[in-house]
Amino acid sequence: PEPPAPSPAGRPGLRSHLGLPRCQMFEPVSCTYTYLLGDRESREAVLIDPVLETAPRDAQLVKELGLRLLYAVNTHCHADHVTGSGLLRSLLPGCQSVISRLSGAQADLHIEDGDSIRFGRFVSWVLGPQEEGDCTKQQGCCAKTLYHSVHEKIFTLPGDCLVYPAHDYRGFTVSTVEEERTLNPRLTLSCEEFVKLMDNLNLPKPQQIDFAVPANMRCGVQTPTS
Ligand SMILES: N[C@@H](CCC(=O)N[C@@H](CCS)C(=O)NCC(=O)O)C(=O)O
Ligand SMILES: [Fe+2]
Repeated sequence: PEPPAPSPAGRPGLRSHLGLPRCQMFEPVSCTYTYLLGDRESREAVLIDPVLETAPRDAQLVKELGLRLLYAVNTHCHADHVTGSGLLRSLLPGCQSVISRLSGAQADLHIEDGDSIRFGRFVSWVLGPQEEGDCTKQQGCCAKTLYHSVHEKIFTLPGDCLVYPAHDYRGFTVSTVEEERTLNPRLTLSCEEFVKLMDNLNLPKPQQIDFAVPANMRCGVQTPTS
């Protein structure tokens, strides 16, 4: 039988996306965006970068849309918020936590460069030579690797491919590969200039880093099975 149609009540943004249920959600303290992607036919879904405080909201949305969450994926071992992936495993049985093996963090599933995550008819995830996703110097990310990874993996995608941020502190919600390739003030630099700039950002320490990183090494709130 056909699974129940998602309830559109109060969610006009989702009603227009029933072909592929997808949703960009926001956590205002860390300015983190969490993304829900789902397959309308199989009802299988993935959640990218859930935050602990908003995990109950995300779980509720998954249920309302009649989706089955297969994976709660962390793009990296975040320093600025505690992940919601551990809590989501409890709230939505069958959901597995996922992170890059190179992060060293615990998870149900570790992924590496070239691995795919499948949900319904869709396949997602591109990883660089090291951990990619949303990554900064504050977590030991190598700027040179980041530069080459973005140029060789992201910038070889079609120009009109949409690019969604992991964070945005100025209110932007989406751009395109072409826009980033031609207008991003850092990514239009040479590799040498980019590395120099990133090595001299001197960002203040993220407020949650001292408890967020140790917690995120364990999926946020609980120890997963593997
Ligand atoms: N005030 C926030 C700052 C968190 C922070 O450092 N964010 C990074 C990205 C984290 S994945 C960032 O802002 N990078 C900016 C850049 O120019 O690269 C806090 O205390 O959490
Ligand atoms: Fe972050």
